Amino acid sequence: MIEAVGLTKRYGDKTAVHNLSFQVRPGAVTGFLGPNGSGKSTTMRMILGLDIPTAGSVTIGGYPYRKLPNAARQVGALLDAKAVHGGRHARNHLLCLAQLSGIPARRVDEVLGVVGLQEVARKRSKGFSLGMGQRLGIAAALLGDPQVLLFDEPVNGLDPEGILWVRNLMKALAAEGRTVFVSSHLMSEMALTADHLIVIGRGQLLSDMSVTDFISANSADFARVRTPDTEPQLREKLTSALTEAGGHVLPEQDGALRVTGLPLPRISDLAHEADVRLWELSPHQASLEEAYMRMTQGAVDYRSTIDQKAGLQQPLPPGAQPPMPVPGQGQPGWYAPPPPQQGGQAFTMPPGQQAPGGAPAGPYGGQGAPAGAYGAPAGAPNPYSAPAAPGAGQPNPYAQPAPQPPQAQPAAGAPAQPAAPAAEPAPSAPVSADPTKPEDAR
Ligand SMILES: Nc1ncnc2c1ncn2[C@@H]1O[C@H](COP(=O)(O)OP(=O)(O)OP(=O)(O)O)[C@@H](O)[C@H]1O
Repeated sequence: MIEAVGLTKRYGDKTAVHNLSFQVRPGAVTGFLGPNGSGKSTTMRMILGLDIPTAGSVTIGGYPYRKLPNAARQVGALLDAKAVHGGRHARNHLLCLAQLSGIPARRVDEVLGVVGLQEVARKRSKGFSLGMGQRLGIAAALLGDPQVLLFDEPVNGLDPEGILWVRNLMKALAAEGRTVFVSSHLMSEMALTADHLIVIGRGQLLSDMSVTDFISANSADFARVRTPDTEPQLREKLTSALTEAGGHVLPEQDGALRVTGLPLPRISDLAHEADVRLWELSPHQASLEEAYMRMTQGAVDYRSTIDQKAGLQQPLPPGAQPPMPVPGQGQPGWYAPPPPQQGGQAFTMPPGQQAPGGAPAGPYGGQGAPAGAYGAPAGAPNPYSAPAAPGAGQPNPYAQPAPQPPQAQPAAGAPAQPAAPAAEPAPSAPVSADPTKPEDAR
C-alpha cells in the first residue's frame, strides 16, 4: 500500500503539492487524475524518493522508498519513457537495470515478451517510436516482479491495441493483488481501467473514491426521452408538460431531451397524460469525463484563449485565481460540459461491466507473455494484436438520422466552431491557418 500523509512540495514560491493525504490500496487499479500542472508527476516522484517532500511523508508498505530493502524488487515505475540511454539496445538497457538490482538475465527476456518487444530487443532504443518507448518503460517497471507499480501516463503514444493491452495489463496486475497507481488524461480509458480514483487540482486533493461514486457524486443522473422525429410538436408538448411538473429539460443534439428532476415513471405518466408517444425513455449517468470536467473546471491552470473567446470561461480580474472546486458541486460561472453528442455516451459500459472480450485474457491480459513468474501461456505470435472488445464502438440501436437544421447550431456551452470562410481564400493565403497560434503569427 502507498500512503501519503500531509504531503507537500514547494519549488521556490511555487507550491506543486499541498497537504495531500491518500492511500493507494492493493488489489485495485487506482487512477490518479488532475489537470496539467496539478502535481501528479511531482507526487509520483516523491513516492519514488526522487523528490524530497517539503513537508509530510509518503510510504510504501510502511517505509519511505529510500528505506525499502531492495526497492527495485518491490516497486516498479514508469515515469518518463524517454529516460533511457538511446544508444543502448532495448535488451541491454533492461539488462543493466536488472544487474543493478540482482535480477537474473532470463527475467529480461520474460518482460520483453510480456511487452511484445522481442523482435526489436537488439535494436537501439533511440530509433523507437513513442509507443515502443512506452512498452520498454513498462518492461522496466515489471522487471523486479514488484508488488507496487506506478505508471505516469502509460498509454501515451500507444495505438488502440496497445491501449487495450495496457488496460488489461493493469487490471491483471491488480487482480494478482498488486498495488497499481496510474495517471492518465484519457478519461474514457480510466473509466474502463480504474476501480478507484484520486483526483487532485492545484496540488490539493479533490476526490478519493471509487469510479462509480465519483461519477454519481459529480454528475446528476438524467433520463433521455425521445419523441417521434416526424412530429416535432410532440416534443414541444412534452417539454412543456415536464417543465410544468418541475423537471429540467435540455435538448440534445440528436433531437432527444435530457430530463433531470423527475423519476422515469413520472416522465412516462406525464407523457401518457399529454398524449405524447415516446420512442425512447432511458436512465443515464454522465460519463467519467463529464464528471471529471465538472469537478476540475475551477482547478485548470492552462486554458486555450479560444475557450476564453468562446465565452467558455468567465473572465477573471488580472492575477485572480478561480475558486477551487467543491466536490459534488458545480463551479458557478464556469464552463459545464455539454450534453453527450448523438450516440456518444448512451451505451458506455459502466466500469467493471466491460464486454467479455475486454476482460483480461490471462495474467497481464496480453498474448505472447512467456510462462514464468506470471504463469502466462507462452507463444502467441503477436502481442500487439490484443483482441478488440466486442461491443466497443457499437452503434446506438435507437439512433435515428437526426433532422438536419438548415444551419448547424453549436450546443449551449459547446466550443464555438471557427466560422467558415465566406469565400475561397486568396491564392496567397495559407491553406489551413493554425488556430493554436495568435492571428498575427499564422
Ligand atoms: N523541478 C521543478 N521545479 C520547479 N517547478 C516544478 C518542478 N517540477 C514541477 N514543477 C511545477 O509544479 C507543478 C506541478 O507539476 P507536475 O509536473 O507535477 O504536474 P502534472 O500534474 O504531472 O502535470 P501534467 O499533467 O501536465 O504532466 C507545475 O506548476 C510545475 O511547473
